[in-house]
Amino acid sequence: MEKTAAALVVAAGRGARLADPENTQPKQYRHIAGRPVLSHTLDALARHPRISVVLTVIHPDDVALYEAAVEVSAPETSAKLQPFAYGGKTRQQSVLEGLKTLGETGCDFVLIHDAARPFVSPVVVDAILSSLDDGADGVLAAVPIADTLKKTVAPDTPLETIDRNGIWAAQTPQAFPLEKILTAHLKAAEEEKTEFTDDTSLAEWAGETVLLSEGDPQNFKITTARDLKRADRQARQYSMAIRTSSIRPLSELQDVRTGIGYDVHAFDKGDAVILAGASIPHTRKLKGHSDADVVLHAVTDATLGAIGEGDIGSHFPPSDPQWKGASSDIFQRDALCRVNKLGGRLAHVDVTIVCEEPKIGPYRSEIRESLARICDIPVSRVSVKATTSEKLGFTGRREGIAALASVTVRLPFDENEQHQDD
Ligand SMILES: Nc1ccn([C@@H]2O[C@H](COP(=O)(O)OP(=O)(O)OP(=O)(O)O)[C@@H](O)[C@H]2O)c(=O)n1
Ligand SMILES: C[C@](O)(CO)[C@H](O)COP(=O)(O)O
Repeated sequence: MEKTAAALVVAAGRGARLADPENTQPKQYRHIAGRPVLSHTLDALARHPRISVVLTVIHPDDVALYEAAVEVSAPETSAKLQPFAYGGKTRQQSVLEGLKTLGETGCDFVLIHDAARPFVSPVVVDAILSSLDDGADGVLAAVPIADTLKKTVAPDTPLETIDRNGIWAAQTPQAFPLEKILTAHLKAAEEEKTEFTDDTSLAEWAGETVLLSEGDPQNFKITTARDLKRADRQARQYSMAIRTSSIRPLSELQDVRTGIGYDVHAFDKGDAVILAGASIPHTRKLKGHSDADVVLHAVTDATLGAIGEGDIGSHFPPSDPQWKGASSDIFQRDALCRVNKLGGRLAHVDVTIVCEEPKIGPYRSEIRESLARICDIPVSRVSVKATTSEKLGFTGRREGIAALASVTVRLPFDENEQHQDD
């Protein structure tokens, strides 16, 4: 019989190395591609078919942040998620708390994973599980070191070059038979061995043989502010693949809904306007609290309208300083997550841009492709049209740009839904 596997996600750290005076949230709750790092990590693990249980260990101060992250995770993640456990002062203590809780689930294997590594792939998990299936006591995802290694005791003392042959950088997941690693952790706690920064070093100390498994350079840990920026870029590129692997085919989604959206922004001094994430050169820019992307704002309102979840202002109030200068694809990706959470998909977007200037024709393809990328749908399901208002009104007077959007969403048919005429 196939052995069962649980994922233990450690998320109780404070992220001191990512000190950001403007945002003091721990790194696992900072947003990448419009949602918390932790929600990406949980989805990445939960979508693996062999992982049937996911437990997160959190800091007592982070309950609200944790709940918000779970809220925007995929529906299948919630189905596998256990009630959270509280972590400890060190990573080692947090893992032990999680293992104790998981001990009660009776799972055969546990994959211990950093919340701060949101890009763990199914390929990495497959390889680890196959090694455990073959009887390994412990398996470590790791990548070879690409750079020449140097050692020095202080910056002004002579350098020593270290032979990098056989040297690997440890990642997570680090996976074990659950009972074995729980016993090893309890033994370390009992003997007050508290210095382990990862679980395979603890397992080695306990006398277990740990095997290497090919990790993935993309599965990096967010440690510094620079890592967070890199993760944001990477998550935006990944979002299509991640969603596609966990969503239902459009043909199965029979409940078709439509939403409309409308937005206006005035011109200001500048040299480009942002339309659906594309920067269009112009003699002026659009004025707004965020990047004033009038097209994305209309599309986001239409998406929210289709699922009856308010409007852009109710989720991202202009009074909130964190959205100042924000790139508006964040808003649309958040609306898409809400559609995904209902088990649905966005099926079509139609936009009309109303302005005398800039001329949209030369940039129509660029705007359409950018909108398709942000909405995670093929370009053939996106339409971008433009018109003038015949020199009438504020658009006619070249005071700004208006955009109208219509979005079609397909949802699973809910047979239990009550209709008034039923
Ligand atoms: N007491 C702790 C410390 C760390 N972690 C988790 O362990 C993972 C890897 O640790 P690290 O990158 O060192 O995270 P932090 O301790 O948060 O970061 P820093 O060392 O910069 O404070 C993170 O997902 C972190 O949340 C934890 O659950 N409990
Ligand atoms: C577990 C880990 O992510 C493996 O690389 C790492 O050891 C966490 O601790 P660190 O202090 O950030 O190295």
